[in-house]
Amino acid sequence: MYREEPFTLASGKMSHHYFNCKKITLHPARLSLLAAAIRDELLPAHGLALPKAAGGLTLGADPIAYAFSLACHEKGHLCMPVVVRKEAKGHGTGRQIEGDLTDIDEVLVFDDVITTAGSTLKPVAALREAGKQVTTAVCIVDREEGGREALSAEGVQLIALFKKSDFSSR
Ligand SMILES: O=P(O)(O)OC[C@H]1O[C@H](OP(=O)(O)OP(=O)(O)O)[C@H](O)[C@@H]1O
Ligand SMILES: O=C(O)c1cc(=O)[nH]c(=O)[nH]1
Repeated sequence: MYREEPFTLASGKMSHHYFNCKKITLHPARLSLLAAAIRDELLPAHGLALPKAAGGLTLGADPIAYAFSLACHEKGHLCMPVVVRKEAKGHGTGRQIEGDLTDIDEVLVFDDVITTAGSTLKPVAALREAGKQVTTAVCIVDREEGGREALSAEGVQLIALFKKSDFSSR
């Protein structure tokens, strides 16, 4: 989406372009196709096996994690969905990470869009703090604004379905 009046992004950056991936992740047919593409094409193309757990920062990653978990279930593979809250709950369990990660060493991290990767690095840090390995992040759109490099600096490879330059040279 292009707008003359710039959008304010999660990082505080301003941009005339905005990729609203909720149009994919909050639409059943599109979300289902996305999950199958990650399962059948994206991960195999990078030599990656189906993970035992996958998810990321709420809200962007949540529908992807649920749909991917169900897509794995269809193939008889157990992949636990993981939700990482922006902050730990201030009541109840006080948890920041939701999902049963018993006996799971590694978590695949999702995001819908990556700009600076500041949002993606939050669940990476929380999961590592909880003793889990994170080596790979998968997103729908990489805006090519430093996110890949920021993740790489933390030892996380980024696999993107699309790049901003696939759509526009501006
Ligand atoms: O790479 P970054 O610079 O961190 O920007 C990308 C993040 O921005 C959006 O999240 P937003 O904070 O708008 O939240 P939402 O997904 O919960 O709506 C998007 O879902 C990514 O998580
Ligand atoms: O950086 C962001 O906040 C951002 C950019 C974008 O194109 N789409 C989005 O949902 N968030």
